[in-house]
Amino acid sequence: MSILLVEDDESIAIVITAALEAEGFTVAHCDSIAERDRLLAARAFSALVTDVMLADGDGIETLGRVQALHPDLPVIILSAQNTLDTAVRASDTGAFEYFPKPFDIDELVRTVRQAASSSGLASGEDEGEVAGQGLPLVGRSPAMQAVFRMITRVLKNDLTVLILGESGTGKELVAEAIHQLGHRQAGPFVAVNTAAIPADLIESELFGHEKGAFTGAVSRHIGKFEQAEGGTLFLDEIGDMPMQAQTRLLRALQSGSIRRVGGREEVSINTRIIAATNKDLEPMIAAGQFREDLYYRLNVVPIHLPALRERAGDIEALARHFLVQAAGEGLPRRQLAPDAVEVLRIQPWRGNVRELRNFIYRLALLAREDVIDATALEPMLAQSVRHEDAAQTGPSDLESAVRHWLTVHQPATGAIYDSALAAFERPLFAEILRTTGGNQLRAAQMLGINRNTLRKRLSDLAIDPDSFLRRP
Ligand SMILES: Nc1ncnc2c1ncn2[C@@H]1O[C@H](COP(=O)(O)OP(=O)(O)OP(=O)(O)O)[C@@H](O)[C@H]1O
Repeated sequence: MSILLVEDDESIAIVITAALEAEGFTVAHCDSIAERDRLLAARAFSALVTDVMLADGDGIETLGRVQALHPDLPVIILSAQNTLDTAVRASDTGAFEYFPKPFDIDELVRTVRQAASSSGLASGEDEGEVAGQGLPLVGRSPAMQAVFRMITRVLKNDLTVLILGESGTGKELVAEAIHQLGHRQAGPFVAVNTAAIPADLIESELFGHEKGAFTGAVSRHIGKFEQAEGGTLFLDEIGDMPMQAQTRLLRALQSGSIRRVGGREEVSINTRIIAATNKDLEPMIAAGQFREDLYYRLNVVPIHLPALRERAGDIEALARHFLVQAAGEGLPRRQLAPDAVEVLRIQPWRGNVRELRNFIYRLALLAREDVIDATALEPMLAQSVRHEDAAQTGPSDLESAVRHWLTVHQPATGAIYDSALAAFERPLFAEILRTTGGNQLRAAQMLGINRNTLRKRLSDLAIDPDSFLRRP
């Protein structure tokens, strides 16, 4: 079988040619679009493998005429411009497969084999407009490339997607991208944070209610399912959904219809469902907190968003993106010096992209120079990031608590340190003991201190661990 390879990077072309020839393919190689068209006109190929950025044009943009002349020719696109936009443009052409560079050569060879033996399989899709231009999903790391590839696979269907990842990794943004680039883009995108709604209201929020369904239901209410008619319903923090609502959600997904709370009528639904969670659902299933059957319903296409620390290669692009975004929102226009980028890259970013974004905005606001270098950045990191484990609490809460405590208690000079630590220890120990249900061994382990030390401190501070015992 004969493959046409269009690639202007000589070394990549050599590697691919060698790998394909080793598998028994014949390879014709050229490095321009003009030469590609000439070769395609001259003879038949089983598959086309093409780069995007070529000296005389764009390998994707010009695919239309190739496909018009050779509708059955499978096309495999290689690209170094690893943006979601390129992935979407590639998938819009109906290309057999899209490989962001760097790629796994064995995987490419496998794909070429599949493509060549199934010529015609992937052709015939619309040529597609250039979608997704300007969609702000930044990231070129291999991990994000895998995410982009999954996104392109669900744009033209309604498969249920479950987005998994820590808080702040961009789950909602991915859901929006799927909606905006997908075939339901003309419909509404309705997002519901199931963790933020009180348990007794969640069913009415999702499914709506009829007038008089319960005290306070003074008029009919249309729920999120019906609001998302024709579009996408994004169920965020699905792991926090109460059991009863899970049962109702499962029923809706199975039957394709809902019933408003207090209503009799079945209303059929036409909504794509995308769910997300930062929880690990499997242990929750084992513990009986999440319905296994619902999990399988939702987890048709899982998309895993890696934590930012697992894709440090994306930090620079994200930071620059947020600086531009901040400037667009009226903040001073700043730039990052290379040494500042290095400092950002090695931070733990436990709050993921959200934490990075918040930090960059603060930086844009507070920096004294337009070009921010490591020396200017480090004190700001020390001030904010280090204490921002719980981004919600924020560093200033703790600082103002300390200030308040000092003002109110006025500890004796020479004893400030000890009294302040004791004051902090008391609520800390109480909180941990509450978590462990009064179990001192667990508490000592969690705190990372010796059990006897804990016992002594509890006694010094007159804290009774038994008062935290969990009673049945
Ligand atoms: N790849 C990305 N490119 C650009 N911005 C991003 C990216 N990922 C996340 N962000 C931004 O980071 C912030 C947090 O993202 P998002 O709200 O989507 O996270 P999440 O995973 O849904 O968080 P949570 O679990 O807390 O709901 C948003 O401002 C979002 O725009």
